[in-house]
Amino acid sequence: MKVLMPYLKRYRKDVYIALISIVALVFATLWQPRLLQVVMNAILKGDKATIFQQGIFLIGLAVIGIIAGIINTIYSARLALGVATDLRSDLYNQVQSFAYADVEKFSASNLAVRMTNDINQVQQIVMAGFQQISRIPLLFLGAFILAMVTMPQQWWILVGMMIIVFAVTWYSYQKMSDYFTQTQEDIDDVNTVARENLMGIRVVKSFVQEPNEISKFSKASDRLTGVTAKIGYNFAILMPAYFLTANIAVVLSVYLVGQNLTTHPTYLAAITSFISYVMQILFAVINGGFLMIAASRANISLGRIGEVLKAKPSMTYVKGDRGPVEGDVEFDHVTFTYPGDDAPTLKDINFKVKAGEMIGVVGATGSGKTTLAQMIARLYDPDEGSVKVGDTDVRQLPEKSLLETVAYVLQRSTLFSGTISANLRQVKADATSNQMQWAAGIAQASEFIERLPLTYDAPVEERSSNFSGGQKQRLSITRGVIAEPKILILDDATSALDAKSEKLVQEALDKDLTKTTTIVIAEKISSIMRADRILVLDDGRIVGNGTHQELVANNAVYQQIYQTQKAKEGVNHG
Ligand SMILES: Nc1ncnc2c1ncn2[C@@H]1O[C@H](COP(=O)(O)OP(=O)(O)OP(=O)(O)O)[C@@H](O)[C@H]1O
Repeated sequence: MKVLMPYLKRYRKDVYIALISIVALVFATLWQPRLLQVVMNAILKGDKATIFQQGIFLIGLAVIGIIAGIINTIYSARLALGVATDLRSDLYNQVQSFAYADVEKFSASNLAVRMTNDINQVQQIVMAGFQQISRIPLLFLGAFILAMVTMPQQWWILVGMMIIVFAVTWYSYQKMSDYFTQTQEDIDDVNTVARENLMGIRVVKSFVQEPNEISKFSKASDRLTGVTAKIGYNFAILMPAYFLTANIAVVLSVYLVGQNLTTHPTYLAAITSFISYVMQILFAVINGGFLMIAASRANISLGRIGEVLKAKPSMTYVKGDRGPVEGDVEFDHVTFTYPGDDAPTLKDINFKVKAGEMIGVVGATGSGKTTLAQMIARLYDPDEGSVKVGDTDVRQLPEKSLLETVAYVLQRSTLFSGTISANLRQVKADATSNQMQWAAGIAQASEFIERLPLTYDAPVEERSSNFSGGQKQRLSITRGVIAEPKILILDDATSALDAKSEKLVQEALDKDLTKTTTIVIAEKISSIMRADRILVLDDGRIVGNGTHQELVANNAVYQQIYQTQKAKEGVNHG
């Protein structure tokens, strides 16, 4: 609720109108049986003047009720929509301010559920809330008091009915509240499974994993169905229990009134009115129940939204814009452990790179190469030591300066749906077509782009599904180099290129980006052999730092990787 308040305050006028209209609606609803009672008594007495006059009032009251209902629905809907829109955009902005580690902590699919499903729950409760929340207690209390006034001698029937209704409600909701929390968790699971499956659909198909995936999805979906069905069963018992109680109350009061009707003929009109109030009380209780369910679900959703809104980004940047800094890189006793891991992934890493150098990074899988590269782009901060770029600790660099200095190209970089040029302009807003051609030339992408009917304006589909793996990598490298970064990190970024194209990319980088520091992470030693220096990583430590010749001559880890690869090549070629 605390999360919601500031948002409701922004729509004060809508809140007031919705509340006033609901009071008018409740008044009209409550007063109708009362007037009906007067009209019935007049009919029994044959008092035509009263029948006519009160009949007009009755119609007037119904019209007031209808108009108030319409106004309330319009303003509640406006309010709900406004609050949901504001919450969604605040949530989105907050997620944008998150560090990479924060997104990983929540998980992308979980954040997506919070931005869609959870916001929808809140929108529904705000809408229902302003239609019902004030209506339910008013209607309940009003109907109770008026029923008492109408037939005071039957107070004990009303009180008895209330006690049973509350006892049944309390018992069921106690049981159900756990199910609501469970439902939300199960929705998350279903989303995660569906998302993973659809994102990896190629792998699923190629490894004929459909049956496995279907069974995974069915399990998650069955859990959701199971818990939703349990809520349904509770309701299935709850509703008849309410109606049974109300009907017993009605039958009992009709029976008692029937005994005295000859002596008290006005009881006939009074009992009609009394029954209407009993039904209104029941209506309030049932709607109150539904609202409680929606409210407890929305409360869980609000909690989840609040958690994201309150989360402090784990990384902040200094303000300002220094422009790009020089391309020197220095790791000074850097140690880093991933959040939640026990052992460090990088251990006391020390090295220096001069601007313009080409550095290769090799090591067994899992040795920490990507982690090391991510520290330069400041996706994570070290636990100990410092990472310096252009002689400045990256933690002291404004975000924009760092982005202008470092371009990080991954093995599977994301291209955004739109066009090729739009993707390139995300990095360099004013990129001309000459500059695009120049960058594509380096990445060996010009040839296939220029064969596309729309060349640089060719569409990029969602998840760049209209390009092959090699084409995607070439486009990612094009995007990486277009702004002529001071530091270019290629993290296995040429793995889908054939040896000839890879060589051409490297030669073009040497020729056109002479001032750029290039850090190449590669599985194959052949990709980094010609580097000025090669760093050898082993289990998070640097165990070698030298040229290919030096390392081949005196570094055991490097020799082993080199020999294994040479043997494989021999087998492949042989
Ligand atoms: N986000 C993460 N959270 C926790 N541990 C991680 C995370 N990313 C990587 N690791 C762990 O850190 C270690 C180093 O991973 P990293 O990706 O840096 O290795 P790598 O040398 O680049 O491997 P590869 O050559 O297979 O890409 C691995 O043991 C990995 O399990």
